[in-house]
Amino acid sequence: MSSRNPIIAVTGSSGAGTSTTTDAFEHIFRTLGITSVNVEGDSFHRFSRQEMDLEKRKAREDGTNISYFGDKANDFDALERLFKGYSETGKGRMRRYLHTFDEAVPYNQMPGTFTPWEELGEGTDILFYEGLHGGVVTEKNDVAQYVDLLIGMVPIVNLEWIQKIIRDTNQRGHSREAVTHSIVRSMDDYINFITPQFSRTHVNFQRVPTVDTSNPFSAKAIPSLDESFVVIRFRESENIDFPFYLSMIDGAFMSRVNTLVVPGGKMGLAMELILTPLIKELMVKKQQANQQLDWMSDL
Ligand SMILES: Nc1ncnc2c1ncn2[C@@H]1O[C@H](COP(=O)(O)OP(=O)(O)O)[C@@H](O)[C@H]1O
Ligand SMILES: O=C(COP(=O)(O)O)[C@H](O)[C@H](O)COP(=O)(O)O
Repeated sequence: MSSRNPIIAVTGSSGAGTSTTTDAFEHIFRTLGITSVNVEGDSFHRFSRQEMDLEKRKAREDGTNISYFGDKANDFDALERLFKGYSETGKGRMRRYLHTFDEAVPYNQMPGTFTPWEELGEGTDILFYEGLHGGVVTEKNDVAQYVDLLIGMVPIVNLEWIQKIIRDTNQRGHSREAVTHSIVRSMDDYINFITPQFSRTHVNFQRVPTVDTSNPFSAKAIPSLDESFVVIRFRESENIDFPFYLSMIDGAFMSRVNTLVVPGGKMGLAMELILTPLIKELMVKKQQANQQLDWMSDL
């Protein structure tokens, strides 16, 4: 963790809504006049889509498994190096994994490929990560240690699978069967790499539908915000102003001493009310750290 070069990470499974959440964070950054550098977790995949198809075929032949959720298909060393380097210097290297034609055409590349690595960070206030592994810890890596604010996007799994199936079929050109197989193939890595992160997060946002999602593999549409509630869990609740949130968010209630529940339609408001003061606090600490450094360099 670094006061001078803070890192915010939004972590969640594939289809959880981490990319969508970026809009909410960018709105807060604009409001606070913060310059962020945005890093997509998929850029730390080890393989292009074509190479990954080959790796999946090899895994099937030798009776093993590989998924986008685990360390076989993701370079956690590179991710930890980025977080460590940015926290120390405010600089690093990033690239993008291009999922769709819309994303790929501006780079004159095909979907499923990586853009070249590029330098990042010069003149930025915050590194903002969204992806699968913002809080990952393994025997070899500890990415979470460098994150100043770790947020979990964790819809209940039936809803998460519906969101992934609808998106991957409509926007990424995958068949419903291929996405379903991807979900099944990912289960071991989901348990070993993805879900442990949500016990480390400062805040989890868990969208829970109020409509039937019993068979996610037959769903034709994603339940809307108004067809859901959002369960918001705070890791440390001592300094959280719950009375303020309850007064500001119509329909909000407490389900536990550290858990606020809001109507799905109030998710955006709740995120802004909750995250803005946390991000402001990071910026105050950043300013204090830089003032202290300036003072010491004048000695
Ligand atoms: N709060 C939400 N309400 C409705 N749909 C959502 C919500 N969050 C995400 N989605 C939809 O779910 C799909 C996956 O979201 P996305 O942000 O791409 O997930 P991720 O980046 O975590 O894989 C997208 O089609 C997106 O529009
Ligand atoms: O599992 C994920 C994580 O990304 P996200 O969190 O955006 O779902 C994607 O499916 C892979 O990046 C491969 O992408 P593709 O299947 O398009 O090759």
